[in-house]
Amino acid sequence: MLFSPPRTLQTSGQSLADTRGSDTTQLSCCLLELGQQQNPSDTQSMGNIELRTSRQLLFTFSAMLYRTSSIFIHVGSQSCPKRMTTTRSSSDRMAWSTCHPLCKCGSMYDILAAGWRACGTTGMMALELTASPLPRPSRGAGGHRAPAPRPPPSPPSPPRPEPSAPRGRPSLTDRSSGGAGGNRKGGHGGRSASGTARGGAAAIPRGSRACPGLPRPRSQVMAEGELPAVLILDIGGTHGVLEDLAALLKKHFQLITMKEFLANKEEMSKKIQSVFVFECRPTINRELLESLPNLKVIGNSGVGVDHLDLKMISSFGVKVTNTPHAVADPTADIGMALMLASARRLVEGCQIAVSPDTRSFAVDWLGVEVTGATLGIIGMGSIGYKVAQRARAFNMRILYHNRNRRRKEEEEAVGAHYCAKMKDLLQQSDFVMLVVNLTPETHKLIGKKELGLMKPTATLINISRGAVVDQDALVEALQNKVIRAAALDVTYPEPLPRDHPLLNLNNVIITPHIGTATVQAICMMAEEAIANMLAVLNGRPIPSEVFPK
Ligand SMILES: O=CC(=O)O
Repeated sequence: MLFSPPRTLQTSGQSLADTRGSDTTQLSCCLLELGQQQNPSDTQSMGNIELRTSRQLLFTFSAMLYRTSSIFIHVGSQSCPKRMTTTRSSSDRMAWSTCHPLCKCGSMYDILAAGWRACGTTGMMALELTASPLPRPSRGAGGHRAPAPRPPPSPPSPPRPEPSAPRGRPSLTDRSSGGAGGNRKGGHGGRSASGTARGGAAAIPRGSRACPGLPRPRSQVMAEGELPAVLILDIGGTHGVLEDLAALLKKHFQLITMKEFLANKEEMSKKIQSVFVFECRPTINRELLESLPNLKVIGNSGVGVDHLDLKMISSFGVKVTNTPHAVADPTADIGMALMLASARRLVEGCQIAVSPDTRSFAVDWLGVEVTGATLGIIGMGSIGYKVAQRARAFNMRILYHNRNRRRKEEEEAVGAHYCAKMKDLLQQSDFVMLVVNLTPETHKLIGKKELGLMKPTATLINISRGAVVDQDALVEALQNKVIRAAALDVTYPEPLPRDHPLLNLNNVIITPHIGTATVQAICMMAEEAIANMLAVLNGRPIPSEVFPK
């Protein structure tokens, strides 16, 4: 049963590496469309995506889409490229998804790449994605539809903690490696920022929509053939959207900068249907919302939405989306980097090594070891979990505290032990890492009392939001050696006033909120935000919607 006409993504003469990003976006769009076509009124839906070369059929992707925004994908009988996700599926079928909670291996790119490699395909070949609906599904466990004849595993009913992650500070300096697309090796997937992969033929012709076959958002505010309008603060400059990202947005949207909007409010206000929030800008306030009568969606680049008043936005009938998938790996990486740097006093060590005053290296200048130590993770969402995966490779004993306990298999996969009481985690951990969202409940979660529970040899690492820690209490604890050290990617405010006491302590490392400040991450965040905004505008299932509490 094929769609008529089948959606085809054709990339001639490109290696897979050249098609990254475009494939990812297209694949997800195809899946979403299939979901809609197959089962428009239900919460779950599914479809097949075939990956072909001009010579052979490589893969069939079976996908189930859930309103929870999980996309579960089967890839024939291939195993997960990173062997990180085993699901409840039978042994000859592995499944993994692009997102929390089952996603342990990252992105669709991993899946495509795995398929590519598994078929022994190398070099330049034509690649084709064809979308078709699955055979009529039967009801799976829990009411989820399962594709016949062999259904993918039913999704668990997992806790869905959404950890916060630092805002990514964009830096697209490495243009030599493919500009915004960069060269992300393996892992989380290096999605090219644009469908026009550098040097290669575009998977999507310039100026056309990312998803062939996807209807454009229907709206009275758009003339025939017009792209939907998105408001951004600016392009370039100190706070504007990076130019590479703007180019990516332009493939799908007509960009309107704040300046253009203010200069021609009457016309622009009617056109704007979406706002792309990059680095917390533009500020979304009541005044702006009142002046945008056709606004449908605010696509936040990044996972943390504490800068958005969700209730107020929702009262205008506007949806908010975020980008949890793009941020998870780089943020977990920065958590590990801070833990290692603090334990081994890396920053101090560098200073000693390069100081003009250094004559010899002191033998009693010592750090502590991460390997074999106990790590307490507070907030075990997708970022926290990825920290645990990494910590496992350091032979760490892993404790975690979370609103909801993870499934047993998930705990076992990383060797994590649940602490129902945060107190127990604080008392036992050598390193305590904060990976929670900033909410009224987590505001100043770690204060004097909590710091007092920690070991005097322990280190606090914060990769969530500054306000999760009572900073005055932290200063006091560090000055009085209540704890050994702190490593902070986030503070309150950012940056700290230059005379802030935290800046003068030698047992603190502070980085400038760089959890997602990688070439790859900001592109992936933009891609994710675009997919979200298009989904809203097209009236399709939204991959990552954030709801007001
Ligand atoms: O801070 C980063 C994010 O919220 O993604």
